[in-house]
Amino acid sequence: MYNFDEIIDRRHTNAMNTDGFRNYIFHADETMTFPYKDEEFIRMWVADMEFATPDVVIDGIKERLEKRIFGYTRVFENSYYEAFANWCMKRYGWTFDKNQLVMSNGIIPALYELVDYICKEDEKVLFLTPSYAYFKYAADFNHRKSVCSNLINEDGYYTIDFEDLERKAADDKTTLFIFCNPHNPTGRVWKEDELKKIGRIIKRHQLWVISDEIHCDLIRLNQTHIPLGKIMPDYKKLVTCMAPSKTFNMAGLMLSHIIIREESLREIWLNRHYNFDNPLSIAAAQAAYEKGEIWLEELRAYLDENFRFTQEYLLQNLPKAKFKVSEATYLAWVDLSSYFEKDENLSLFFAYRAGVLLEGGDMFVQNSDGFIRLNLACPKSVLEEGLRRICEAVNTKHNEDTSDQNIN
Ligand SMILES: Cc1ncc(COP(=O)(O)O)c(C/N=C2\CONC2=O)c1O
Repeated sequence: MYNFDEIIDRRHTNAMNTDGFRNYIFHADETMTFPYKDEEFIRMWVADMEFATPDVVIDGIKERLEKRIFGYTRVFENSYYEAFANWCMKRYGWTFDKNQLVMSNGIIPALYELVDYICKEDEKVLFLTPSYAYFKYAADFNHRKSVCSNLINEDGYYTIDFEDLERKAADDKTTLFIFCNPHNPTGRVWKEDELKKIGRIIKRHQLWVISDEIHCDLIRLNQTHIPLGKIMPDYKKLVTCMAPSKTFNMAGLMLSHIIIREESLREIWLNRHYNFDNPLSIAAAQAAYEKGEIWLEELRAYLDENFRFTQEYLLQNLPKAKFKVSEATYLAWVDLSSYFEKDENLSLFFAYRAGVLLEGGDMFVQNSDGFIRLNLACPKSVLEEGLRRICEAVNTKHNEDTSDQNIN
């Protein structure tokens, strides 16, 4: 029913994806040049999708446009809460009280605020690594120390080092655990037994926990997401973050759900946060949750095929690469450490040598050397060209390195 093969021109839309890469990836300005024109790059970096936002979302926005007044707005209508709460109940068998729901323009700004509200100045923020860098930035911005617990890489499948995590959680100065569920960039969907172990550690050490579940709708067809709130139904010091932004490719509409159980923290949020929202974003999100399921299921099937294709392509063309299909997200986490030195700037290599924009291991805090992260949420034809260029560039380099070794 939906055409995910369609290539949509995103130029001149002020998109980070097309216009923000020099600054975000390379900390450079527009003067940075490459042997490719901007429009010649295959863009596999920032986590938004090359697919049209669902028609039902666009129709929801159009319907609100026809009301023609866009004054100060926040979520008052019960129908909005019911749309999102019903979505959570239907898909995850979990929901929450309406009064626990607050809105944020994004999960990143929510993390920045919550670290400040939760952690005292000499307290620390704990998270699993490799990690989405903004977990560290949220601590840095608030001058709180970060404590990292490295995941264990068992031949491409990542597991939690519970002994290490418990040891770090036991530090009285570590008061907040930012938990990525599902996990970016490894793509893990944490299973019930893992979540129960996490829950016991959190409870034993009375940690505050922010469960960032932004990727929870984008899981492989054979996977099931379990909200941490379902594992810890009575734990008050839990904040759950979810959003339609990743699921329905509407991150630019800047609307996220922050579910705060603890009343005192919620009060701080409501007193200090700017509690107004964009009326078009509210309409878009409500339409997505009420009518977006068919689109989402077709998207998930398309993404599963892109992952299958990627695994097959890498096996055939880059035999020393290690890659396991992500259980969640549309992000492929590929181990190229057999081809590169530990300190190689992989983003720079692939931008110059392949015309592919991607995020390299050094962008995920630690425990990520030699890895690249590929955004597979694009038409298959684009994915195939990106993989072709990546494999050609790596194999050419490998041959150059081998011939250099033979000469020396
Ligand atoms: C775990 C996680 N939390 C929060 C966010 C951002 O939430 P927002 O502020 O947009 O509501 C992202 C987006 N991840 C991105 C965005 O680009 N590259 C990534 O890895 C994410 O992966």
